[in-house]
Amino acid sequence: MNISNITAGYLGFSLYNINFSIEEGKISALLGLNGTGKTTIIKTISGLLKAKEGHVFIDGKDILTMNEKERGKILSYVPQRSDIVYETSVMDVVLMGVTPYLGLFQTPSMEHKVEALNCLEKLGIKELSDENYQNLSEGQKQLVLIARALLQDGTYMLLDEPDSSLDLVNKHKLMKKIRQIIKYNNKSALISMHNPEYALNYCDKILLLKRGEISEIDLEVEDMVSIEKKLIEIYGPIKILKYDDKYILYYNG
Ligand SMILES: Nc1ncnc2c1ncn2[C@@H]1O[C@H](COP(=O)(O)OP(=O)(O)OP(=O)(O)O)[C@@H](O)[C@H]1O
Repeated sequence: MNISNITAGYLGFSLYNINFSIEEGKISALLGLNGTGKTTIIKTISGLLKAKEGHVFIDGKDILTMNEKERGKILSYVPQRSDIVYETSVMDVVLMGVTPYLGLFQTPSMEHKVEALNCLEKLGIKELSDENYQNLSEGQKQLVLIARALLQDGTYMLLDEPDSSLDLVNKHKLMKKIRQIIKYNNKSALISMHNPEYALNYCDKILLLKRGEISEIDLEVEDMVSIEKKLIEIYGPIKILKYDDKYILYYNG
């Protein structure tokens, strides 16, 4: 996926000429301080926020010109916060994931329901399937929205801080699961997040957003000195260590 010269934003906030690519089979983390525009970028790529200029190309096709259903088969978007405000079951929320594949007046099949249960099981919340979605905790809601995205099965997963309400164990489980799914199915992901440690340990590439510009860290190629130097430009005095093949990052201010 090539994001080409995107200008996006709102009255009072704009990002200009954003360019980057998300490679097949790779997980890219989008990092940046509060208010720098991570959500703006993800919403624009997903088509939820109309780009003021620019294109998002996949195999030469501009996905911003596609209708919602076409785009839904390619992109699975997980919002930062749940936008569902009415009473509905967890199962029905997950089944929204098949909407791009249904014809007019067609409803989800038994097969879809079995697949929806599988997605809930992958995230360890199968037992919640009959619960009222509104009665769940924020972290549980977040996992349900991720299950919906898994069922939607887009080639590209766009996740906006998917771990923000999760406990420590679920944060790691989720990142591990996303990595497994992306690698096993040769999909791609763009995940905005705040903790660079998760980006270092679970992603292939980091996109750093600062003052409207994106710079990249290729985690498969760059050494720790180079990675640390680039992260310091965003976060200030941080230190990265490696222990047991895992990155550990601490703030040294
Ligand atoms: N609906 C909106 N209308 C107008 N301005 C908005 C709207 N949503 C966000 N903004 C502004 O756009 C800028 C970027 O916001 P955005 O949510 O993209 O940042 P972010 O990097 O995702 O932040 P955070 O890490 O805090 O979630 C902010 O200055 C914000 O005030």
